[in-house]
Amino acid sequence: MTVLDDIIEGVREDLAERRRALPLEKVRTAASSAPTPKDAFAALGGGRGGDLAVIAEVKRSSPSKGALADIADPAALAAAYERGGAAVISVLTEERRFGGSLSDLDAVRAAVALPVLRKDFTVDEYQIWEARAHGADVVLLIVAALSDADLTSFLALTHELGMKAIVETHTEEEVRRAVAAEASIIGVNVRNLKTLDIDRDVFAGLAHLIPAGTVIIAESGVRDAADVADYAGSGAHAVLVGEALVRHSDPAATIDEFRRAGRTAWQESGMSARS
Ligand SMILES: O=P(O)(O)OC[C@@H](O)[C@@H](O)c1c[nH]c2ccccc12
Repeated sequence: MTVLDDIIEGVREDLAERRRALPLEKVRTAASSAPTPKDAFAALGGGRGGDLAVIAEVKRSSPSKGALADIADPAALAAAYERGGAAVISVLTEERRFGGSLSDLDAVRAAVALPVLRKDFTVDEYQIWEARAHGADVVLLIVAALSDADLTSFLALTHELGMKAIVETHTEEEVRRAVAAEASIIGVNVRNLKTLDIDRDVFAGLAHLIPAGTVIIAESGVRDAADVADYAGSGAHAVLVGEALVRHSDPAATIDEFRRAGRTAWQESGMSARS
């Protein structure tokens, strides 16, 4: 059994409990009165390149590193991210391994005007309705956790609800599946969710397979501005950063620094810039 299988087992158990407490019908009603979704595709630059967007994550802990930060006030952290120039705020809602919750999502949603990503292991349509009911604008669809049929129908539901999906990949095969499903935002997670190993070179190895016009996100492993510059130089339109921001004493300044590093790298790689 891989780490991913193990996480998903817990996610399914927690989901069954929430569904018992609040049937889908009720969640759908809540979703219909949620504020209109904000366009995350546009916020991430629309796949045009030339600049770098930062997706800043509210992340309390992770299965690979344990506790990362004692985030007493997720709303204040998200507001700092917004001040620093983040394009999208990511909120982990998985509880067992990442210490997240839907209350974190609610708190962040109320605190910022930016698009908000509900970051979880989506394995059931219930979670997509739930994300919308809690005001999320984007959901995460991890290709490694989904059949092609689920990937396609989950993407369709996400779009029906006016949201966008970040379709997460880690291998060439997964990128091909994401492209075949017509994903408009594709993330390359350099962390293998089956083993939790990080390999930053995975990004450059896969980014060039993603068609122009798609928003390309480099996920995980950003330690500093040099890592951001590397990802941007290999074609990232956005970076998704958790640990480096939650551990920093000045997350807003760090985001600003990352954006500058990314912009410079894009300018320097002018030859290879996608249009
Ligand atoms: O803390 P990091 O290394 O900056 O990583 C952030 C983000 O990429 C990571 O949290 C992540 C990427 N894909 C995921 C899927 C589920 C849970 C978490 C993740």
